[in-house]
Formats: sequence, C-alpha cells, structure tokens
Amino acid sequence: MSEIQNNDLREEQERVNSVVKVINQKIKNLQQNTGTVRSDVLEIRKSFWEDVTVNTDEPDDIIETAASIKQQAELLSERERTHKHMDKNLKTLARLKYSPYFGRIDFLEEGEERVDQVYLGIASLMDENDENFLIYDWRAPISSLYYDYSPGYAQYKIPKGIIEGEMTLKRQFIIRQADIKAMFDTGVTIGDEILQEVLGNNANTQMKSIVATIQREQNEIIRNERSKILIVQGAAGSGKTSAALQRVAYLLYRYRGTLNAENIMLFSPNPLFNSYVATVLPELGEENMQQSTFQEYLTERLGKSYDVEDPFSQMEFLLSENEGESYFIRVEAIRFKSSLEFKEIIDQYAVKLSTEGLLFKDISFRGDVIISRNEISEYFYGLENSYSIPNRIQLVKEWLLKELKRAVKRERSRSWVEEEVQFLEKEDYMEAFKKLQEKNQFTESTFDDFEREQRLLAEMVVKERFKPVFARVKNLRFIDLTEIYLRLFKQTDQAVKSLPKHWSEICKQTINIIQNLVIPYEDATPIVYLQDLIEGRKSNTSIRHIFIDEAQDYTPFQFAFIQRLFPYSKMTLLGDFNQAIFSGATGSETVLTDLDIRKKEVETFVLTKTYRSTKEIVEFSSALIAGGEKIEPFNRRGKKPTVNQVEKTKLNGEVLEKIKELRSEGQQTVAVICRTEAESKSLFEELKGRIPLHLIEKGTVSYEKGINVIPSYLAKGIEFDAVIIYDCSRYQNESERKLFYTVCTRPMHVLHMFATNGISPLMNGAGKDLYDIV
Ligand SMILES: Nc1ncnc2c1ncn2[C@@H]1O[C@H](COP(=O)(O)OP(=O)(O)OP(=O)(O)O)[C@@H](O)[C@H]1O
Repeated sequence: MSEIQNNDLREEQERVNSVVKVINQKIKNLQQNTGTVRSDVLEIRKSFWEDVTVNTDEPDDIIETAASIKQQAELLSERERTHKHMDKNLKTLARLKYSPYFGRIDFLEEGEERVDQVYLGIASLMDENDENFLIYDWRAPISSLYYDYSPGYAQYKIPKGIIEGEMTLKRQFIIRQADIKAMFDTGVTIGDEILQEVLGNNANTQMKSIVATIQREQNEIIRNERSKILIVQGAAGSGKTSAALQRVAYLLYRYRGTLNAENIMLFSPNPLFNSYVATVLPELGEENMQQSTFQEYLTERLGKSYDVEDPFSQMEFLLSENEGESYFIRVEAIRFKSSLEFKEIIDQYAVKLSTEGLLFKDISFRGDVIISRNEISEYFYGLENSYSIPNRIQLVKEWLLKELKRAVKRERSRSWVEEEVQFLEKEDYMEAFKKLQEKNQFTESTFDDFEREQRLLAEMVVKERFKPVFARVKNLRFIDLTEIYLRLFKQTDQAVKSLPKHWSEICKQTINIIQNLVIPYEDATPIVYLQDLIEGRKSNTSIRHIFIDEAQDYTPFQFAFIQRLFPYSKMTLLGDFNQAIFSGATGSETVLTDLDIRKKEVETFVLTKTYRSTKEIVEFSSALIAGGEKIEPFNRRGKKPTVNQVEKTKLNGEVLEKIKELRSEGQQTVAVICRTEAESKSLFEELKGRIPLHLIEKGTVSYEKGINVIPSYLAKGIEFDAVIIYDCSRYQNESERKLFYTVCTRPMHVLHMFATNGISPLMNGAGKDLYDIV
C-alpha cells in the first residue's frame, strides 16, 4: 500500500472511530429514555383501571366512562408506539456501530464550491447536534449516485427535479466491528472486489441484503416509482429476489408515514422460500412484508370442505411416467384452464347465471329439509334481475336467516328438545338460571319458574344446534359452487371456438376428479374466480403493493385474478421464463410470456448479468437454454461441472462418496437434487443411517446447513454451495428442459451430475468443453 493510501486509511479509520463515538452516545441517551418510556408503559398497564372512572348508572355516565377508557387506551398506545420506535432505533444503532457504512462518494454539485462527502450505510445518522449527516441512508436520493455512476459526471433525482454535478471519488469499505477490513477506490463497476469476496463466501440458508453492492440495473428496479406493473425478466441468479426485497425496503423508506409493511404483500413459491428471505428486511431495519404462497390463499378461500391439490402434486403428476391418454388430456386441460380464454368462458357463464342455472343446496336440520334448493332458487330468480348476482345473493341470505329464525321457534316444542334438556349438564342449568335472573324473570315466589326454566333451556338447546346452520348460511354455503362449476363442463356451448381439441374428454375427466371431492390445482383458481363473480368480493384496499416472485409460475388466468383482487395495488413481478417449470411441462402460457398483460401500464426490465454461480457453472447452464448466450456471468472462477457416469446399482454409494468429498472441501450447504419426491425419499432412506442429512419436502418451512435432499421443483429460488444432480439421465423430455436448467443454476460454487444411462439429451447443446466427464 502506498503512503497516500496509508494516510487515507488512517483518516478513514479515525472517522469511523469518531462516528462510533457518536453512535455510542446516542445509544446511551436512547437507552435512558427507553427505560423511562418502558416504566411508563408498565405503570399505565398496571394502573389502567385505577385511572379510569367507571360508572354505568346513567346513560351519561356510560358515555363518560367510555371516553375515559378511550383516553387511557390512547395514552397507553402512544407510549407503546414510542417504545417500539425507540427499540427499533436502538437496534439500528447497534447495527451501525458494528458496520457504520459501506461506501463513500465525494460529489461537487453544479454551482457549488464545496465537495460533499457522502457516506452510505443501512440507515442515516446525524451528528451530535443533529445538524449534519454523518451517514446517509442508502435509500436517500443522493445515495443513488453511488449505485449509478463512476467518478465523473453524475446526476440524481430529487422529488423536484434533477441535481447534476461531478463525482470526484467513489470508495468502498468493508467494516466489521468498527474496524476497516478493506477499502477500495472504485472505477467503472462498483464492487468488483467486494462482490468477489461476498459471492466467494459460503451459501447461506437465509438470504443476505445486497445494499453494499447493488448494481446499476438492479438499482433502477429498486427505485422505480413510475410503473403500475413492473416486470423483471432476469436470468437465474441475476438478483431478482434480492432486488425485490431491497425494493420493499426502498418503498418503505420513500413512502414512510403512509406505507407500512402490512400494506405490502409478497407471493412466494413455497413455505421454504418464506423463511429463506425472512431475514433480509429486519437486517435492513425494516419489518417484513406480508407473505403468502398463492396456494395458501386459494386453500383459505375454498375452506375446509375442499381438498385442493397443491402445485407440487400437480408437478409430480406431470413428472410421472404414466403418460397414457388421460395424462395427455389433463396436460391439455391444464394448458386451457391457465388461459384467458377460459376466464372469458367463465365470465360469459356468469352472465348466463344471472337469469338461470345457479344451483343451491338444501338447508337441512336434523335430517329434515327446512328450505329446499328449489325454494332458494325460486326466491333468487324471483328477485328483480336487474340486481347483480352478488346483491341478490345477499337478499337470499337475509331471507334465509329470517326463515331460520322461524324454524328455531318451531323447533323448540319438538320432543327431541325436551329429551335433550333432560340430559343437560348441571352447568347448563346454572347458566339458564343466571340468564333468568339477569332478565329479572326469576323470583322465588313465581309459580311458573320451572316452566320458564324449561323454556329457556329448550331455547338454549335449539340455538346451539342451529349454530352451524346459521354459520353455513352466513358464509353463503347454501350455494352449490362445485355443481355450478361442473355444469360448465356439462353444457358449454361446443361451438365456442377457443375450446381445446379434446374438450369433451377434458369435461369428463374434470367431472370425474372433482366429484371425488379433490380440486385439481388447475381448477382451483377458476373456481375461486367463479365464486367471486357469484358471491361478490370487496377488493382488498389495504394492500398497496404486490410482489410476485417466481412470476413465471403464474398463469395468465391467475394473474388476472390477482389483479382483480388487488385493483388498487402496484405490482412488481419477478421471474425467468427459462425457469417456467410448470408451464414448461404443459406448454401453457405464463404471465411472463402472455402478451395480453403488456399494456401501457406495464414496464419491463431485463437482467442478464448473473451473480450466483461461478463462470464455469453459468457457461454450462446457459448452454442448456435457447438465448442462453445473452446471460453474462460474473467473473468468479471455479471448476467445470462434472458428469459422473455410474451403474444404477452403485449410484447411491457414489453419491455418498461425493457428498463426503464436498464436505471435506469445506462446502457447507450441499444439496442432492432429485427429480421427484419419490426419488428424494428413497435416497434419503438409504443414506440417512450413513451420514447426517435432511429431507426437504413440500411442507418444509426452513432448511439447515449440511446436506439436504430435495426434489427438483422445490429447489427453485434458493441456492447452495454445491449441488449434486442425482441422476441427469432422468431428464429426458423437452418439457423438462426448464426444470433441468433450474436445478443446474442452484449452486454457487460446485456442480456435479450423476448419470446412470448416458448424459441427458437436454445437454446436447452444451459443448463438451463446458463440463468434465468422470
Ligand atoms: N448486487 C449484488 N451484490 C451481491 N450479491 C448479489 C447481487 N445480486 C445478486 N446477488 C447474489 O446472487 C445470488 C442470486 O440472487 P437472487 O436469488 O436474488 O437471484 P434470482 O434472480 O432471484 O435467482 P433465481 O431466479 O435463480 O431464483 C444471491 O446469493 C444474491 O445475494
């Protein structure tokens, strides 16, 4: 290091020390204040009722009491909020103390004489007098200079316009425990050295934030505020998920005060992924957004009475070797049911339902029909048909509830009630007694107390037994949704021109499966959509921004459905059509390939640089897909992928040896990726007594370092140090190309493939120089 560099380093370390001093002082002050607020909270909680005047004698007193409670509750919640806020600040300060910042830019704004030194960290920090910024939040407008420019002319946006000037220095730091471990003055791309270091590390079972090394094209996505729908098509490992999460953090910062974590929702591919990304936002001092899988949403909507197939079971079906006629019919059905044409058919069907065809269920009690399906239907179609279906359904519901109340009265005098009353527990009698007393109906002297008690008990018994019937009506379960949906397959006008070739076979198959009470995954969205058209559904207004990761797995129908649910939300869709494993298997459109959504409000970004894997792995995996030559690897070197040819009987033993080899090389997270669940299970059973390892299944919510055996389709979105592809000979069909590409893009450092029956034909496009045959 030259003397100048040495001086620079000394000065920078001195600055770090002085910043840490300020942080320490702020922590001390805050801790004192937090202590006071905490005892306030405890004190208010303890004396809550002492400080409230409770008087319920007169109506005025009741109003006064309510006001007094409200005031006390408001005071408590204000103190609690302050406490939470202070706690959050303390945590942020602790993080800053460990590593105050990661970058510096010197910027001379046009027309100014003084160069500003801007230090960037995960949060802002002011000096002791709260006058100058010691650290700028990475999301502040000026910070974007760091991500977008190299020294020379530079500009950044502020709400009122554009600030131009010259960047005279751009410096990166690695600071740990307030100690500068490394420092680089950078030129064209930021973070080459630091990226080398970060990406060369071991894979993590939890994703890390990338704020220190965000690339320019990622920054553009993170800070985009224009688009209503922003689509990111990015190669595997190009940082789509990372960009999504930093974008959440950016939006929370940019719109703080009006946008909270609860207003943002992330649809993720599986529960495992939820936990994989869960630490990024807290690491950045933000709360996690809401997270759900689309499957969870559908299942919740359809309720317990339906058994909904999950997308992974659908995938297992597609990967199964049973490729008879019914297989191809279902594949065609999946394709069609994903399309907007099918949605259109449902829309037209719903219009027809307005005048005929809605089906209902009998409302029964103790085996007797109280209100028959025909009566409900007559009532429904007797209503003014200019009312929408959902409005009429509400009127039917109200009518049914009235009818039910009448039925309750009738029922009280039935003999079964008397019998049940006799078998009631002592507590039930006590309750009835209490109620009578409350109603002032019970006096020691009245002669008909016994009768009243019996009447009350009968009322209680009947009410209790009617509860589920009322609940069913309130939840609109009197609509026979399944039958209505199935009718679509019994009577669709065969003349509709968009119907698929084997429509009548598809109809038969659909009816068959659904009548056995299983809803195939491809039918779940259409059914919930139809349910919304019939029942009406208020659109969700609290969610203001939706993120859909792995968007290539969503069908155009599903996306249209999501848009309908969240009409006021902005959307960020991130995906890679080369990893469209579901649609790849069926040839359906995905939301990324369907042109219909590419309207004016859509802006698309393409990420071609990829960061996860070594150059050798990227070169090999890119050769598996069309257009792969456009994927640009980050220049981190490793060994070429290998193909290990073995006899089937020796496969498991060889895999075990390979795992041991990788572990001894220091690879901490090793995944053995099998094609299907069955393959994973059988390998796991065979190896589990011989080496510690975990099996990842569709319900698995987190994974650990060490060895994981995992089915192909669950490995999407996550990464490992090393991957062993259990048997690449098993990837034979063109329809599995995307799946094969996806699994080959999971490792950061090492990729080994085993082959029991020659290399996969899907590798034919990859030159022999891209992998080693062992
Ligand atoms: N700018 C960056 N700085 C540091 N690391 C990065 C950067 N961009 C991406 N990475 C790293 O590259 C890896 C892949 O990122 P990420 O999972 O976000 O990519 P992806 O596009 O979602 O991948 P896939 O489509 O394969 O799921 C992660 O380890 C991530 O931390």
